[in-house]
Amino acid sequence: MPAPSLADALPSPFDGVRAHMLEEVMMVVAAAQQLIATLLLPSQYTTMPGNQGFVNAAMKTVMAAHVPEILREAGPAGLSVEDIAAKSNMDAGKLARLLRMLSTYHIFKEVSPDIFANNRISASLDTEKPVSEILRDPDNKYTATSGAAAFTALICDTAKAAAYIPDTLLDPKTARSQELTETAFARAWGTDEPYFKWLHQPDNVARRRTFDAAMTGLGTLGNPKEILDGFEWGKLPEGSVVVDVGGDVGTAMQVLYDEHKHLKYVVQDREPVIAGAHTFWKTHRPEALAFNQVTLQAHDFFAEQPVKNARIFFLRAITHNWPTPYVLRILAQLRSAAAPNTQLVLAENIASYACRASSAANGCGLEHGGPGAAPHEAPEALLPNWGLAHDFVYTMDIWMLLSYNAQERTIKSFVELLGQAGWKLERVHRAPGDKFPRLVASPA
Ligand SMILES: C[S@@+](CC[C@H](N)C(=O)[O-])C[C@H]1O[C@@H](n2cnc3c(N)ncnc32)[C@H](O)[C@@H]1O
Repeated sequence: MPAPSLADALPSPFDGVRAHMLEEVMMVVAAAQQLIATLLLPSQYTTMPGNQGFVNAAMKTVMAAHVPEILREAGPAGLSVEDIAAKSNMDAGKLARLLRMLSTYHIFKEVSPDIFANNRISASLDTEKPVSEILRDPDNKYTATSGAAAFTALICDTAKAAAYIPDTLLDPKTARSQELTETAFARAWGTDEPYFKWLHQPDNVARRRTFDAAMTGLGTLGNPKEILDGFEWGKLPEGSVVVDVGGDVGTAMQVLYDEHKHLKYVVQDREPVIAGAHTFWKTHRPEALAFNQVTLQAHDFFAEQPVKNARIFFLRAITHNWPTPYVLRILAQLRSAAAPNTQLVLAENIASYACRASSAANGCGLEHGGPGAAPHEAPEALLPNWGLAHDFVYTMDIWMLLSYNAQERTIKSFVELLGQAGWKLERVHRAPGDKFPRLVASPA
């Protein structure tokens, strides 16, 4: 197979097989980053995180100016920066500098002086919609797309709040806060509302729709079927009830439903989300609602849990959205509603330490989580947590911090958290490349 090219805007055949050689890819990426850190002057290397702020700002600007879409319509020969700037109402000289810096980071390609084209990476920022359609309805630019570009747009937007992390963490008034309103995000935008309330303000319509599309994009980054592994769903008795708490429209339950028809499913979320869930199931699996195999239920997970006969409470990407005192309230409601045989399955990112698991001093021991708790480490000489090849969990962690005072957790903090809410962690399942490893707990 030819090596994937950074010059073409077309997908590479490599994209199709990449998932089957994930470990080799991760090894090369981690090693490449380690070589950069080794070979640059330390003082050069430390300027790189600062530079990434500039890259981020450039990317946000060109995406807001629809440059990836303009360049798709221009084709592989590219377009002069004057023509791109005319279409996006920008200064050509300034736009050229943004595009040249991004091309230096392999995002876009300068085909000849001041002529730019998409490459494989900038093409991933493309919504694939006609520019005319985007200009007609800019609030819905990312609606009904794969969500991949929306996810990057959301990250770029979030970077503004990231700039306020030092002010927030060094101010004694907010340094130790576990409140949803005392965050870098609130400081950046001058709001005293929690993130999601702010997001639903009328002047944030475009941002909210980008967020919704980005969540779809997030789902496509990993393997949505990974939840089938790590728990023996097939061995649960006929008619066992699985409750997806904060399940959004129920995409996780759809995967389980397709595979395990002997179970009954309840998808719970906030009222407006459940309204959308009805449309989702009626469109994709109408028979599931008709035969009462799937129930959709508006429920606030801070209130008393109405399902008292659950065999499984399933939560995916929920605990990472909330500061610890709030997560304890959610888990305690589930514990109060649990029967002796109820199990809790959390599908969450797990933050590995940046040291070897054998280093007891860093608390990375099997004793904290049982089988599966040990992370799949990179071989010696590389950082055990795979460095840049696995930075997603750490960048998400800081994202959760700045938006909600929330966090991604280590196994050790999951054990403590679950213990405080009356649950005992029994086992952990994480396979290489898993997006949301599964943690299985029982009433303590
Ligand atoms: C990150 S999403 C995860 C969605 C889903 N579990 C998944 O993995 O696709 C968080 C979900 O929590 C829901 N949520 C937020 N606050 C809630 C509350 N108080 N009660 C119930 N659900 C809530 C949101 O509506 C959203 O669907």
